[in-house]
Amino acid sequence: MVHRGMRWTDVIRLSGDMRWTIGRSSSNPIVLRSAQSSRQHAEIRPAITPDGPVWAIVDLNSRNGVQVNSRRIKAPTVLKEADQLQIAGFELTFTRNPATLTRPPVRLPSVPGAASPNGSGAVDDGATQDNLGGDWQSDCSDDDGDNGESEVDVVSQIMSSGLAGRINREPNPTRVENSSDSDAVDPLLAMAFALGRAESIEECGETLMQTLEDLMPGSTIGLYLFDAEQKAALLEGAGLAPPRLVRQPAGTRYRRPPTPLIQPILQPQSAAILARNVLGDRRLATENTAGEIDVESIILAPLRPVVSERGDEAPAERNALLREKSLPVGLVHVTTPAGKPALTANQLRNVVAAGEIFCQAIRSIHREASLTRSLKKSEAVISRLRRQLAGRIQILGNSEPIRLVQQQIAQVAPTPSVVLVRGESGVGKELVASAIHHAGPRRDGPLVCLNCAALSKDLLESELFGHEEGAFTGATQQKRGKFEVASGGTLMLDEIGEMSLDLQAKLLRVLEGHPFERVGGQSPIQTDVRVVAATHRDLRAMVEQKTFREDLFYRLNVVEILVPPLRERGRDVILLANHFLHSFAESMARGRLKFTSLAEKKLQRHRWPGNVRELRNVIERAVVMSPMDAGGDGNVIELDADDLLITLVAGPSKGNASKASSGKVSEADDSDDLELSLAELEMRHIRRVLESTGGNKSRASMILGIERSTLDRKLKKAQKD
Ligand SMILES: Nc1ncnc2c1ncn2[C@@H]1O[C@H](COP(=O)(O)OP(=O)(O)OP(=O)(O)O)[C@@H](O)[C@H]1O
Repeated sequence: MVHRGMRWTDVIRLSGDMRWTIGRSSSNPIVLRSAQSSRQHAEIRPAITPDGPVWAIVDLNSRNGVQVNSRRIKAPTVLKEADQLQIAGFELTFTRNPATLTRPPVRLPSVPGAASPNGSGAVDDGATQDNLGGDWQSDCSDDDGDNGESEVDVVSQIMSSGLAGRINREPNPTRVENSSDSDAVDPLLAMAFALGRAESIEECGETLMQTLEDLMPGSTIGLYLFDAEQKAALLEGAGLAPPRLVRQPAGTRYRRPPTPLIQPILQPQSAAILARNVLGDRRLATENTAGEIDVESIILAPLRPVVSERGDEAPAERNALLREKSLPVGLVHVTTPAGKPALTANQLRNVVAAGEIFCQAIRSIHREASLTRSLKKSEAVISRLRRQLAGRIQILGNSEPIRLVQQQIAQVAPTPSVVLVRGESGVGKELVASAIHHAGPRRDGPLVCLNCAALSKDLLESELFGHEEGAFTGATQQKRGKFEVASGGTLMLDEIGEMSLDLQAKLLRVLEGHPFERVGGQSPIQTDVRVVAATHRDLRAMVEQKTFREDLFYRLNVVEILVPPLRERGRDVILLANHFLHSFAESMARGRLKFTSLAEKKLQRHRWPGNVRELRNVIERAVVMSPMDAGGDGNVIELDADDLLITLVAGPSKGNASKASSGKVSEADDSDDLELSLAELEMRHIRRVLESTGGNKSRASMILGIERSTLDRKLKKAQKD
């Protein structure tokens, strides 16, 4: 094996009585393209010793000498298994063992005082060489001479790593190549382009085979691709399954490589090999039906994707990468029949390069397939969640006014009309908009909500219509507006009554089907959006006061849905309260909870200025404060009126505006608590919190938001009183 650096190696099979001269001249069977090499530098020749036939190396009076295991030889020297030769800057290894052929070359550390490659300072103490003039030391007698094929095999091997990028840039140091090889880059380029377009592994395989045929006309070619099962079987010593694809020119028949050659090539980091002069060698080729080995040369190349490590992978990820790197995903096997020209080292490099390009292509296809699979899974999950969501988005309630809302939703949802949803704060206007979206034909498109009250005029304009980069200070990049984002779906404009008159004009144009421009932009953008607007304001009154555009009002008010306040929904309060109770109890794992009749009475009597939002908060707080172990024994825990902390009313509402503005506690209606002083009410709450923490005062003081010392003080005071 002739190594050049760690990259690739040419190994030449020695056989017969021939003398294998090594040198710069291309008339040598082993050519070393180096100025350090003499024209005829050295010779490997067969010899007979008392222990049997051997191979020996002779320095042919070269200028720079020959070293065996880093010692310069002065006489013919018998070669032993794994001897390392240094000739003219090249490293050569002598081996009889085909299993070593696929291993990367191992460099010997240089021996102090050994000759340098250019021969200067050559030293030979003559102590370690077996040489033909001295006693025979037949170190090679234990080698595989049992089948009578003890000649050294000469094979080329290439480390398959990133070679594609360097293809045809490295000169071939050991052989004068066939001139037709110089065109090889064209089939490789053509293959790279074709693989870029390929959509299946089969297509990639056919492309690779076509390229290999072009690169090595007249050869038989087998392509093997291993799935996980085949890989495992192979590593356990099973034979090769039939090749995935085969090319056999007329008059030839493809035969699988022999098992001894397969095992080493399946090992981690194995290199591709080229064996020439194979005729009659059962270790390198499989016999034909007549029992003969009629093969001139072979190439066996593992297919292994080049995995570039980023260096920042987690250890597990790195190990997976290394495993992936070490196991071949397949094999390319090429043979030339006896009597035909042998395969060349350049062809070997081209096979390896083609294999690498092929591996990258199939990896992309695998990745794409796995991405498509996970995309499909995600889409299925999304549509399941959408269906679940649509099922959950139900406007709960059996009261007359809410039934009317449900009916209106069912009527408008399938249409493209603009809808105006009106109602007090927290009645469920956004829920209504969401129900319209999910019950309509746009349900698979986006639902985008924008609160017009939350933003300044300029920001709202840019949120609605987007902006171009540099449109204003801070517009560091282009941004799509909600009208673009919601395309194909629904845009809910909450608190539309708070929009400035300028923007109202711009909005009207879009609602009338005109295109719009992003802020600072010129290009018109057309969008396909259904608009649902919502407000707690009386837009009609605003129109009269000239604070809302009349034309926009009529454009928005195509269909109006008025969501009633909770206080007008009768028993719906209890229905909703129970709905929230069960869903919070479930999400907080609080077991089975129910309201006492007193609690229900309290819920029903309250005016609910904050509407459903307020009700939801009251129930959520009651569930949070309910005992942690509720339901552990399967018993139903009852929530009493005391557990429902209905607190300060913030903001006016029609029904209880007077109470709200006077800042009174909203449960002023709740006669149960009317007799209690604030101190008593506080102590009741403290006791309940303490109960819920199992008497843990530190946790109770945290929940209550007071210092532990304050809690102690209050408890002491209560005891005294
Ligand atoms: N009928 C209902 N069934 C179930 N939940 C409801 C119902 N109505 C309202 N809710 C709940 O009440 C809360 C407030 O609802 P939503 O945000 O839709 O009200 P809104 O009228 O849009 O409020 P705002 O005026 O503040 O925008 C939400 O948590 C919503 O899920």
